[in-house]
Amino acid sequence: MRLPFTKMHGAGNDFVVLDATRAPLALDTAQLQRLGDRRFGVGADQILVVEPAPSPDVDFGYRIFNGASGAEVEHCGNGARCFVRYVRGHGLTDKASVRVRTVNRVLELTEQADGRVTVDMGAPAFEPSALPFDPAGLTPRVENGFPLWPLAVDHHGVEVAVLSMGNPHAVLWVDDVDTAPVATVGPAIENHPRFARRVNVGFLQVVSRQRVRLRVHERDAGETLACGTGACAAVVAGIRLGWLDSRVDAELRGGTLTIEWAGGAVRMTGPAETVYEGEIEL
Ligand SMILES: N[C@H](CCC[C@H](N)C(=O)O)C(=O)O
Repeated sequence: MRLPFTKMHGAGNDFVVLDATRAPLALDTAQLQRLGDRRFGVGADQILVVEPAPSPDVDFGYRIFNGASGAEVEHCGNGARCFVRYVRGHGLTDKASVRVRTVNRVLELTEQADGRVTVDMGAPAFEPSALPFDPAGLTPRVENGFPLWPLAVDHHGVEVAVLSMGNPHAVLWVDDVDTAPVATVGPAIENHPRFARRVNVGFLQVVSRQRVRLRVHERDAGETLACGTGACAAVVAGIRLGWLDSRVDAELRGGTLTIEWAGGAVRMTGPAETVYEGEIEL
């Protein structure tokens, strides 16, 4: 099958975007992995699928698959910004603001006059069962009323905040992201048995109350140049701990995202770029 696609990125987190609004796309895991493969296919951290509205309260369905595994996941923040750029650029809507339904939440995506995109990412969930995370037998250290959980990782202990943005996140703090053990501690926490559906792992450096630096080892993808839900999770954790104000610029390797949270839904603003249009024989 010849499959048209659009290659896009949000702050260096890259995507293959597919249009399933005119005809359903039934791609199997091997085909999704081929799209994600950087040598045998197109190459992307995630595959994003634009679907017709599954309910009258939204404009589109939004499905996300990790490129390496082909596994469907619950949310992709950088992808959401590219989603609205895609549907407006491909004539699927003329709205500047669209509502989309993922497997477990509704998002609102708004293209700003300066070309950046703001996403209402929905509210974070803090109960361990939302990830899921198994805290059995652990005693958290509570800071500012927010639990930090001790985990044994590679023969040393780390403390993580855990929260869901629809997808699961663990956040730990480092003095300098450039020297953070992302390549070793990242996979160790991603695959820790207390996370039954594994987890995305954020390494957060607090620069000031309005600025952080962040690296993310993503579930199923390894370290990406940016992670939108990871930036939201890390900033929300920092705000809950009393270390950050309600509007924070998060500097990731591929670009900067602005995260706002005062309780309720998280708002994320950042770039969305189209790289090229293509076709692949699957
Ligand atoms: N790897 C993530 C999905 C992509 C999230 C990230 N690319 C974003 O921008 O939020 C997971 O398995 O939950």
